[in-house]
Amino acid sequence: MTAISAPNTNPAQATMPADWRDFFALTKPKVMRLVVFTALCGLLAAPGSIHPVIGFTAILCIALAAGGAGALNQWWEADIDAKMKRTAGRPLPMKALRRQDARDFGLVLSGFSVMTMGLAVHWLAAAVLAFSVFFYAVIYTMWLKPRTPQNIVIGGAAGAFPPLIGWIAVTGEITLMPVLLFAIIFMWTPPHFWALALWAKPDYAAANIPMMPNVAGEASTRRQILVYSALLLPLAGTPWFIGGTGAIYGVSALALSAVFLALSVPVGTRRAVEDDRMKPEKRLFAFSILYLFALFAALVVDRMVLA
Ligand code: HEM
Ligand SMILES: CC(C)=CCC/C(C)=C/CC/C(C)=C/COP(=O)(O)OP(=O)(O)O
Repeated sequence: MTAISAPNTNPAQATMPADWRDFFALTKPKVMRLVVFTALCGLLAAPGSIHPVIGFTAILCIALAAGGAGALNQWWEADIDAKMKRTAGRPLPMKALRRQDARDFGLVLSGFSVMTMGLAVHWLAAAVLAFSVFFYAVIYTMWLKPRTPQNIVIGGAAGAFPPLIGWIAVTGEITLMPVLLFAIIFMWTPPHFWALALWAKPDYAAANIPMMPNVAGEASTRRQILVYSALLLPLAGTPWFIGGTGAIYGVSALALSAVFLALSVPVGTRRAVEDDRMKPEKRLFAFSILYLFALFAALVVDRMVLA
């Protein structure tokens, strides 16, 4: 195993004055919308109540920590991002800001949000928040991503923590229901990402990142997408099966997961063709995002109706 080496930090990198938009882009705002939404749903679906100001603070802390983790990810991966078409326009490859400023921004955001979560909301929520930043920035970004095609299977856990943290902010404890919410996102992540990785294969090859399609090949990745999507269906229904939710969630979860599985079948069973525009893969990726938004929304609606 190779040691984790510090990235090159050349102080003369930034060629233009940075503005707030560059810092904002470091937080990966588009991806983080869904992260924050799942956290909010975890908070709203938890039993018990939380003062609205404390609840708002908890969600703000999760958003800031997730943004901080995104900045640390981009600080570490500036060289890699420069090699991939999809990421070459980010602020660091564009030299819109200095690399060490991205690192400091990420550290300050993460540190501030964890401390605020602990002081204002709950120390268990703060501890899990700190762990999720560490998991994404260190375990996933620095350690697993450059080393193993299982990187996102294990590293995907980082993105599964937010609803658990939202839940803990209300209840102060970890019980089966929030662990199930964690497990659902954990199982969802491989089909979400590998659908994209299938068409972004040349990018990852250029950056020398061992994503599943590049290492195990397309056929194996496609089969694995199908397996995770098939496992997701009963898992997503489990909160209902064990009586943790009502039928609004249960029926929505099963219907959404059936569509997810149906969209995975053409991806899982097809062979790549010449001049392939990867339509089924793009459709599955797009639906994966809608799926998680709708699933977590159903959880909250279900809880509001039952309450
Ligand atoms: C290790 C786990 C994950 C990996 C490797 C991954 C990877 C990606 C990548 C590469 C994109 C393309 C976006 C871009 O170009 O910046 C993307 C998009 C997206 N991801 Fe993920 N993702 C993961 C987990 C998650 C999680 C946990 C969530 C939310 C709960 C999420 C939500 C989204 C959303 C909302 C988009 C669409 C962003 C847009 O509108 O452009 N992802 N993901
Ligand atoms: C509270 C907290 C810390 C939440 C973190 C949420 C989290 C880990 C989300 C993961 C989503 C994400 C941006 C994956 C991108 O993978 P990548 O970095 O490999 O993608 P890239 O190639 O676009 O940089």
